[in-house]
Amino acid sequence: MLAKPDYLNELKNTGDFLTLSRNNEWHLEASEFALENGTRVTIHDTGVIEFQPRVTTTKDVVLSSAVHGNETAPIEICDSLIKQIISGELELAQRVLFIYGNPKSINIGLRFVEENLNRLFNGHHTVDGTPMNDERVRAAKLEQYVSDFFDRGNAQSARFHYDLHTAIRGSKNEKFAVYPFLHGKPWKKSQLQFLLSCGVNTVLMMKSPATTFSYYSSFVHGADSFTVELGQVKPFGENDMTRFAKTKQTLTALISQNEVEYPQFNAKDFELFSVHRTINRTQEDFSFTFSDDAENFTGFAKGELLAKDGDTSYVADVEGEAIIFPNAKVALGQRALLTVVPMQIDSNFV
Ligand SMILES: O=C(O)CCC(=O)N[C@@H](CCC(=O)O)C(=O)O
Ligand SMILES: [Zn+2]
Repeated sequence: MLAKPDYLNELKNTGDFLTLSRNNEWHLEASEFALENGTRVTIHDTGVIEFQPRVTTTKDVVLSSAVHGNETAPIEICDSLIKQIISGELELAQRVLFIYGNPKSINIGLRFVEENLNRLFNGHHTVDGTPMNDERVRAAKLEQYVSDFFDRGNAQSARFHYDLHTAIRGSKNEKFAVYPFLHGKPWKKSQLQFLLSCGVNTVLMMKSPATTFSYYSSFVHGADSFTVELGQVKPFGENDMTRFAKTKQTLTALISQNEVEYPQFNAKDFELFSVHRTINRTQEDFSFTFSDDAENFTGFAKGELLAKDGDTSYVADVEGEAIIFPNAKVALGQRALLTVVPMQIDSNFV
């Protein structure tokens, strides 16, 4: 039996788990209670809240936001869903774990505090000879919460994790998802249909393991898992929430219905890209040739210079090689740029 901490009455009345998490940046006493409709609510920690409906469920769904604290639109979507669930307005049919990844970084309005949380998953939080910090400790705990959540689900339940982000730059394709490397397993058309229903018609297929939250859930727990980029970073209050309506509706249907029907798959509805290469920053002297407002998915002609890393020049080596997530200010050793090339649906999709 968990303790009944002081915050519980207010949480039951307001449903405001976001403010509670922001007021307790790195730790919150665990607790639990039941809603009138029988759903069990478990607060595991700051930013980590689980809902278990009374009915038999078939899906275990993790919805994370604020892995980067300044990416506010996904936080607003999750805040609204959590409030609707706690008030009883939205009745769940599936188990859901909501995660605000880095509450302190929300408060300071920055991507991270000391270190990019989304480079610390899949065990990278704990490395011999590297001192722990708050983000490393948080990454280790988040992995454990996700593990425990999936472990406690029905053995037959399908597992999902949508890690919701917004991108630093504008994007030619406003919404897009990163499909983590599946180690040869096929990509799922049903997941593309889910993403399309969210308003996401563009998907990037990764070709190697990563240290991201979505790769962790995919690789370790076999979840259908994605990093989903829903637009461009904006401060709280500046998001046009109408641009996220389809995403919110689709997530609502996912967690409140037994089965969701999506339209029939049609390859023409999608723009798919395969990751061509990852360029890491290894030198202090690192720069791009394109401007700070060049958008994601901008393509370059074969032979054009893309970036300089000390004495190394990176030149587009295929026609139309397009840039994703360029960031010249990342820590040394980290990804400064992904490049992608278009791909077609092939036999590796089921
Ligand atoms: O716009 C940017 O430069 C970064 C947006 C962002 O946070 N993207 C994620 C992608 C994670 C993945 O590759 O699955 C990140 O960089 O962590
Ligand atoms: Zn992000």
